[in-house]
Order: sequence, then C-alpha cells, then structure tokens
Amino acid sequence: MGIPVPSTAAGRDGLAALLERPERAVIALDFDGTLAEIVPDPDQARAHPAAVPALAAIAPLVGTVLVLTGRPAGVAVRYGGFADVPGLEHLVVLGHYGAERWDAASGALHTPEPHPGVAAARAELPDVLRATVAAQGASLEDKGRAIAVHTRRATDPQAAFDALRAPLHALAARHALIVEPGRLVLELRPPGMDKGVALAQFVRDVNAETVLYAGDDLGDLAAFGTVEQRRSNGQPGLLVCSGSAEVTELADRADLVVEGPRGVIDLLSALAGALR
Ligand SMILES: O=P(O)(O)OC[C@H]1O[C@H](O[C@H]2O[C@H](CO)[C@@H](O)[C@H](O)[C@H]2O)[C@H](O)[C@@H](O)[C@@H]1O
Repeated sequence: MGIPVPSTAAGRDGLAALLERPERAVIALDFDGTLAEIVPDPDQARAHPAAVPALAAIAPLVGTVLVLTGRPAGVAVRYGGFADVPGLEHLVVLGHYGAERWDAASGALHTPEPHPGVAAARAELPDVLRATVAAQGASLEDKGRAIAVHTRRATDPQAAFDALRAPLHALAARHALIVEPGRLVLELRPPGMDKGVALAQFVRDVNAETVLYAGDDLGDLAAFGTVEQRRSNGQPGLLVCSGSAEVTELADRADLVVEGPRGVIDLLSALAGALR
C-alpha cells in the first residue's frame, strides 16, 4: 500500500520533509483509539496486534518514536507490549498527558509527586456519582495521579456523560484539579501539563525538524496545536487523525484522516516501506 496523500499543502510539506530527512523526524502517537482499538472496559484495552511490529519497523528509520498518552506511562507500556522489543530500544512513552516518562533504553520511569487534590476528589467521588441519577453504570478508573470517570458502560452513556459534566467540574474546582474530557470519559487530573506542552518540550529536546502526530481524541488537540504552531514558524509537520464517528474535531484539523488504529498502522508501515 502506498502512502496516502495529505489533503493540505502543509501536510504534504510535512510528509516530504519526513521522507527527505527521517533522522530529524519525531513520530508521536496517542495510545487509546490510535494504537489500540476502543473497547468497553479500559482495563481490557491492548495495542492492536500489528501496532508493535509497525512501530518496530519504522523506529530504526526515523529520529524518535514517541507514545504520548493520558494513561499512566507504565500502564501504556504494559498494555502496549512496548518493553524489550527489538527495534524499539529508544522508544519513549510520556504518560499522564506528559507528566510521566518511560524510556525503553533504561527501563526507567519518572513520575512526579502526587497532587493532593486527587486524594480529596477520590474520597468525594462516590457521593457525586450516587447523587447524579443519570450516571447509573458509570465506572471509575483510578490512575493514581488522576481518576477517570467512564460512561461507556452506563445505561445511557451520553446522558451520563452530559449529567456528570457540571458536578465533576465543581468537584475538580474544589480541589484545584481540571476535568479532561474524552471519548465517554471525564478525567479529574492535576493542571499544568497537556499533550501540547509535552510534545513541544520533547521535540525541542531532541532538536527535531519534522513532527508527525497521530491522535483520535480531544486531548490530542493540544498536540495538534503544537504542530500547527511549529508550522507557523516554518517547521514542517503532519497531522493525522485516527478517525471515528465519536470525535470529529480532529478530522477537521488533520492533514490525513485514516480509519482508526488499523489505518494508523497501515500508514506507519507504508512510511517504513518508503524509507527502507
Ligand atoms: O491519551 P489516550 O491514550 O488516548 O488515553 C485517553 C483515555 O483513554 C482511555 O479511555 C478510552 O479508551 C478506553 C478503552 O478503549 C474506552 O473504554 C474509553 O471509553 C475511552 O475514553 C483510558 O481509559 C483513559 O484513562 C485515558 O485517559
């Protein structure tokens, strides 16, 4: 399969720069919905079976491959199967929207101090859920440094999501946290970091020329913003949307829309084929 042609001039420039100087490129990818199919139970999510082979094929051909996720970095490494993979010796996983870092080269995981507001919110959450009638069937994913309230398995997922918005924003505000909305999930997490800040710092640190960023959810918009900002300074980039019917905001800003994780993996494989 050939490389799909980006629909924008900026995207075509980004792709050309990546192919001409791959050693100066960062390929940055979200996890859930981009490398892993969306499933009802967050603990059952795993990287698509073809994801690791595709990453391992392209990683030695480009500057750096980065996974940038809202998951704790260690969870993404486990669910992704990213440790000890030939070809992925230099993979970096930034978790909790960039607050945590795992390096394949050393196996080291860097985690910041916990935010005290998370423990306080954790204690109050059961009462908030009980008081929200439409939230019946919502479930908690305790990520340690953050807590995600999932409504995918609620009786009425969208009604539960809508009904929980205001009480969760109030709870977050009481404890100096923010609410990160996603695909039928509202996450209470510390402020101060997002995928845009994390991506900007990372590409600066590795002195990248080109950035390909692929994501599927609202939390990825900040990373899109970083690539757009860099492009306005003449630094090439390529924005890829892992398309779904659930989220349309990224498709509107992407240079390439592919069909979910399978489409992202096919793109990575096509890029590796062209670079070999
Ligand atoms: O930044 P990401 O890697 O995209 O992580 C964002 C959130 O993804 C996960 O939730 C989503 O995937 C689940 C499993 O497929 C699905 O059940 C849920 O509805 C989705 O929102 C994850 O559970 C969250 O912790 C992440 O913040």
